[in-house]
Amino acid sequence: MSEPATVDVALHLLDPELPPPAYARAGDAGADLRARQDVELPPGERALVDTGVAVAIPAGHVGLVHPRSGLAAKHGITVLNAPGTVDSGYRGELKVCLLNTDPREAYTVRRGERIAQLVVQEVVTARFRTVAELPGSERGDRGFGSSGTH
Ligand SMILES: O=c1ccn([C@H]2C[C@H](O)[C@@H](COP(=O)(O)OP(=O)(O)OP(=O)(O)O)O2)c(=O)[nH]1
Ligand SMILES: [Mg+2]
Repeated sequence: MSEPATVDVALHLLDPELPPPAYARAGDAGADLRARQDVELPPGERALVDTGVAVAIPAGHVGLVHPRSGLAAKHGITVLNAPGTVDSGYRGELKVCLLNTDPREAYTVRRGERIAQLVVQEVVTARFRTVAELPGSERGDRGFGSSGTH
């Protein structure tokens, strides 16, 4: 089996008492991000939660802030802008916009809780080029369920 691709990511710990982002298990795609503070999320409400870390994502890569499936399935907690985009030039604190989708139950995030996961991926930069007509394709302008819904 080939070795997985890796990339070095510089990490600045703004809150050194919190464990740094880490993969929970070998083979995981996302490194868990933790909440820096307690946050109460009433039903249907959102909050921007600090993580206590800043990163320098290398050029040609992006950091994607994904929800955690356990929080989603058990408590209805998701990342509102999922997946959040962390640009390679961003040097500020990583933040997670959590949304409580549960219609009845409030959820309290605790400091140190793993609230989201950061997936680092390669990206290409598009060179946008305006043209008079786009090349043809089988799909054309059909979309939004045009192939049926079952
Ligand atoms: O879940 C997220 C999403 C973004 N960011 C940070 C890193 C990213 O590089 C920056 C800007 O994000 P984005 O481009 O999604 O936001 P915007 O509303 O377009 O803001 P801007 O005008 O600053 O690009 O905010 C986070 O910390 N967490
Ligand atoms: Mg932007």
